[in-house]
Amino acid sequence: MFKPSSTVGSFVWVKDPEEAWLDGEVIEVNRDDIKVQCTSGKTFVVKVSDTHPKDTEVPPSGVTDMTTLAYLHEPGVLQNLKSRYHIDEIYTYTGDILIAVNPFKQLANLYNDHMVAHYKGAPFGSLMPHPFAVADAAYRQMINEGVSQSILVSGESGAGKTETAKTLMKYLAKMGGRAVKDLSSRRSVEDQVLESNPVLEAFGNAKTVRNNNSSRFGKFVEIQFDQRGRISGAAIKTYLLERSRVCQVSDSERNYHCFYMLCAAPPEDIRKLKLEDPTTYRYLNQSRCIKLEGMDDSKEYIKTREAMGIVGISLEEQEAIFRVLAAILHLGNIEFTNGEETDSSVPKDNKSLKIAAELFMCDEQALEDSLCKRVMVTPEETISRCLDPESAAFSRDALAKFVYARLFDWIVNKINNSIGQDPDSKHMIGVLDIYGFESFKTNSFEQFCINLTNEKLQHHFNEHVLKMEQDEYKKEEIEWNHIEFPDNREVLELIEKKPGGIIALLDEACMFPRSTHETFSQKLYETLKTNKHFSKPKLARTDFTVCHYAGDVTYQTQQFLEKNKDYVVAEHQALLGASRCTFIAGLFPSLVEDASKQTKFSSVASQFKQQLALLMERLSTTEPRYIRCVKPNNLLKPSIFENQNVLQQLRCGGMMEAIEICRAGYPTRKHFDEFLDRFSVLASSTLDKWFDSLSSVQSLQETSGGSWTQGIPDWKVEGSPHGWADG
Ligand SMILES: Nc1ncnc2c1ncn2[C@@H]1O[C@H](COP(=O)(O)OP(=O)(O)OP(=O)(O)O)[C@@H](O)[C@H]1O
Repeated sequence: MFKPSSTVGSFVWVKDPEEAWLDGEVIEVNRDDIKVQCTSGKTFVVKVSDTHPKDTEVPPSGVTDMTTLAYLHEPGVLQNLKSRYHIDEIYTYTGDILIAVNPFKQLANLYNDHMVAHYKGAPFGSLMPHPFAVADAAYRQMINEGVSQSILVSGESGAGKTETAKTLMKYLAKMGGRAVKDLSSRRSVEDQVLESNPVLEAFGNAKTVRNNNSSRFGKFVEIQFDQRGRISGAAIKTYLLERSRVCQVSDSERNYHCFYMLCAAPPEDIRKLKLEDPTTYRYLNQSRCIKLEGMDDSKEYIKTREAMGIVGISLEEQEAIFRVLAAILHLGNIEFTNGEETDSSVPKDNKSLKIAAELFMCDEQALEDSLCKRVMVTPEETISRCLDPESAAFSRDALAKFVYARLFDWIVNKINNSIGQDPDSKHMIGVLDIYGFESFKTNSFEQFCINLTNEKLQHHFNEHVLKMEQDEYKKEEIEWNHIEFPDNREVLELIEKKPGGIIALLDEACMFPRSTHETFSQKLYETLKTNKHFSKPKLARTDFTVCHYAGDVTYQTQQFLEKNKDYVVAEHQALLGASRCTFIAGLFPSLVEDASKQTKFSSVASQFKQQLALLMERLSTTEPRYIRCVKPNNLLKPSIFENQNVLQQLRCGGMMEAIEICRAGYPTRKHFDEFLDRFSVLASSTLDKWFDSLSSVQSLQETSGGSWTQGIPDWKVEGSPHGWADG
């Protein structure tokens, strides 16, 4: 077929190692090789097959829906997003999918009440792309067709998921809120839904190198509606809180915001909780970052307390929560030294121990014992075993993480209980704000779980996009052949299969007392050596690589076993379960398991897998909508758009797959008028007598015998004049 990219004077995109793609003009053709003079000044000699044609008709400000681009390919998509980003048009559609590029600056009037009113009831696609439009479409479809909805917001850390999710919730709260608030009653459900955000952010967000306000957990908020479309309840489900951050903070990052807020609390609270400067606490001072630019911790403390009140956390409960946080900080300052017996330990000084015990409202000696000793129950006797200082420190950190995780779960439960579920609600809109695909220099258990989530969501996404395409063809009565689409089922099997998948092998290893990460890795290599999505990196002894849909990720297994064991140390449980503070004791209801068991193994990965299965099941009962957030640069600054970086995210977000699916079908969609504008020249003499555009197009197709496809790369007529497919 004739390709314009192989003629002198045509415009093309060529690959560039720095900029990803550069545009230019073909200045020489030599069989398959062409010489391209790029706009940037560079000259390339490349194979025709390595280029993409450039659509010279795209306006400089880009198009609002990328499926209207004449060429739906990587450089076209990238260029379109970039030109829009530079004029502060941060939202773009690809069909029903909204792509949101983080502006890293406040854009005036983009989310105000006027905009809410503007988008209310407007047909999807009739206004500029916006999360309000997505929320509105979901709300309308729920009301009109009685179908529950979900909006899945994804993207890498700092891409803007949480901000987008909040924008969606704000819109839904406006749509489903009551016109006049009943001021005499407790706070409205919609207020509580919105105010749950700052509370969860205080306890579940932290500054990381990628984002100053990074959510360290995944979240699915189900907003329930009554028959009249009013919000009648909500349920928040959280996923995989990063517990290790409580005790371990990398340099330039911070612990959870709530700890710094607490240290900036009013003096009477500080005195009561015996707090000092945040730099005195080991859990905070391991990183040199204490202050966060643009965040006033003392103001945030007050705001968080207010928000806690709105979501139904009583003053006494708030006091208890902050007391637990203070206790964790003091606990972290307990250091250990060798005790009198060999391999035993004692606290170096008793000050922190004493305050921690006081705040936990438990016995000081019992706290010390729970950190420095372990009780072994055998059929014959009960033996108390001492821990060396290193193990005692490990035990201290385990206690801190355990308490924090329970506290976080308590807060989520409390919010759920006080907002309340509506048992009569027939429909809901779920907003999913969950961590995107991660691939770092070193990847541990957390990345493994996060990437499993993304594989699952990707599977869901592919199936949905495919279905959407096919529905569109049905609606338009277009003949179509089976579309081959990317399928990641095999990778999911590699991870989840029972027995023999990575999680099953990990659980097996965790149950053998003598397993190490080395034996676990060996087992993986032996069992999975023939799996084409699994490999052992050449020089590594214990790493493994999974070929994910978004690229290969090599995982370091060193801490996999430890992190997968979700055991509760019986001594910690007993200690806090006996606290004189009913709030604390309530966080640790007594274990029902066999008391003779020291610890009960439960696998984090398997629990997470189950949670994900439930989430997917829930999503499958809804009509999904997707928002892909993109982080344009790693400096977290406005006006910088890094091509390679953005492309990588589009790949990870499955956008390239979505585009591939579109390309496999009929990627180029033109209205009859647009089509005639472009091609009527091919048969102008025969067209005059036709009046309507459909007939004109049909005539054009018949008289030209498809010759109009020349001049358009890879296009062909597929039965009906409505669609054209990429060959
Ligand atoms: N629409 C927006 N307008 C202005 N600033 C934004 C917008 N979206 C995101 N930002 C900025 O980017 C920061 C990071 O966004 P956000 O916290 O939503 O990212 P995230 O994808 O949820 O990250 P993580 O996965 O780490 O939680 C925000 O704190 C805010 O400064």
